[in-house]
Amino acid sequence: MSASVASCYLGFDFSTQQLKVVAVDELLNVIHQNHVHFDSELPEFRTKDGAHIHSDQLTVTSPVMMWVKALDIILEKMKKDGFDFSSVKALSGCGQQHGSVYWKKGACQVFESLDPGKPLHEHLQGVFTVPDSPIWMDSSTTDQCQKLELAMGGAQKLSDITGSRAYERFTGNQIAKIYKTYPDEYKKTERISLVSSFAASLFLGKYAKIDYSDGSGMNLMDIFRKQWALPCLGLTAPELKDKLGIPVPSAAVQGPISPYYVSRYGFSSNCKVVSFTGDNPGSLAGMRLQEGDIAVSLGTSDTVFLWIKEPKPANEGHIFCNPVDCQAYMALICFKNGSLTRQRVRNECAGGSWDAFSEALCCTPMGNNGNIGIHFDVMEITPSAIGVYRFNKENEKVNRFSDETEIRALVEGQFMAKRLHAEKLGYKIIPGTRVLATGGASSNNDVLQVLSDVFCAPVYTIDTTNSACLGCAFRAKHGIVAETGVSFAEAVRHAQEPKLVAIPSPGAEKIFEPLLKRYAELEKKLFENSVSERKEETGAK
Ligand SMILES: Nc1ncnc2c1ncn2[C@@H]1O[C@H](COP(=O)(O)OP(=O)(O)O)[C@@H](O)[C@H]1O
Ligand SMILES: O=C(CO)[C@@H](O)[C@H](O)COP(=O)(O)O
Repeated sequence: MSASVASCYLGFDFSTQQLKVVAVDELLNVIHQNHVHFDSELPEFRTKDGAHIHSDQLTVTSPVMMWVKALDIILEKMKKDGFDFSSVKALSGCGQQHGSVYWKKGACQVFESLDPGKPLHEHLQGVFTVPDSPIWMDSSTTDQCQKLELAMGGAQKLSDITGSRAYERFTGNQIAKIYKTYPDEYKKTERISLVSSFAASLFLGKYAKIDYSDGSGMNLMDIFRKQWALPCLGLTAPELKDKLGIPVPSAAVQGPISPYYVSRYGFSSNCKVVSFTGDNPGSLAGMRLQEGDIAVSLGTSDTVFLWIKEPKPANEGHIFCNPVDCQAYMALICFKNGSLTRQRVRNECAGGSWDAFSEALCCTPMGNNGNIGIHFDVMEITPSAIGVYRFNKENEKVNRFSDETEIRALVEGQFMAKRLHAEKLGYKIIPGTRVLATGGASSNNDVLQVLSDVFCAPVYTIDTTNSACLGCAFRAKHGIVAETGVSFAEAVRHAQEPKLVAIPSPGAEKIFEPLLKRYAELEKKLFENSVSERKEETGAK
């Protein structure tokens, strides 16, 4: 239920497994939360964890109508809970990054005649040229990536402009594949949105513009000039500039809410829609990340991100425009084998119970007696390798561990990878370092204790695991004053400070220093083997 307030702000998150919403009052206290879980509440779309994995095991999509229907459902749930839509001054939101939505020519006109008596999904049948949107879990565009890097003069050259070398899930490479596979549908497309700008469009009743921060995850934008990199557009697909629209600041007000929501739900016609952004940029805002902090998000994907002032794009990781400060940037590393791998091991080794999973972490020693696990159930992003590998303290490969050892090996391995790759990006853990944890698995304090031990640093969380939603509610509040020069930090100064939840156990540093070195060597070998196996498969030299 929600308390009645004079004014409030909404933040939505169209993430991989669910749609979530948070409302905050003027003092940034959370007054309402809700969610729609795709697999269980929209079973007609037959998704598993919010997505469809295709038979090639590389193509991964989500039905775009599932997201539209989820919006109908969440707003109905809020109405049922007595949420007062008339008090919403502004709303914003975010979406899983990199996913793309393809609108048919004329789709925009449908928005002009929405009947408030009908749910949105009834109006939007048939307005998408590609009903199954490629999402971030897709890794089927290696060809497109290789072509883009080659034509741009190499991976580093592409990274110097767009902030990242070519990545399979990045939207430009996905668009290039859509153009090649479905040329007719591409031709019939008048607008291509990211999941974030698609969601904003639903509220605006017109095409929303892509914001700088989420636009950085496309391999198409010059992150320094904050405009499309025309050579990249040209190499991707024809007439792309028109289909993408102009990118805008993440704090920009994109317009008032569509009259449809005013009539159907009682929103004020003055309610502003602030640019939607990516879910990781949304989390950066929600945790009010400061320079020197490191954020670890444990959602469907695991990500690590940092606030940076002087970006140095490299061959690993990504540089995105910062969502709350146009002068700054954020660095991000993404790991595909996050919560879904933890869930798989929980089901196999802990009878499907998080409590039993936690129990295993508590009854095994830090450092796991030298046993190390590397769990890449699906082709990992960082590094690009696949398979499950177990090593004893002599670095010998073993086939299996006991259930408890397996659980600790998984969690320690995942966190050692995060520390290792963050340090490769130049991050240093120094006295005063705060690790800010968020995402579904950050509700598990035993998991966070391992995080603290591996990083040898204190771990903090905020009250909600939905930092992306919260951050977007904060961004909504900031958005309406941003043009007058008010900084994000100033606009959210009343927000609660993160709370300390774990400190490193005595002796953690001594145990993890040598283990981290071993993990780095083992992972490097796996990566090298994976590269040579792929070369053999493709017959490349
Ligand atoms: N107690 C727990 N311990 C560990 N992981 C958990 C726990 N509760 C939920 N999770 C994980 O959280 C994940 C969902 O996280 P969330 O951040 O909501 O994902 P997304 O935003 O990508 O949809 C689930 O897949 C689940 O594995
Ligand atoms: O690909 C990335 C970031 O580059 C992912 O982090 C997606 O943005 C999905 O986010 P979650 O649903 O796992 O939060």
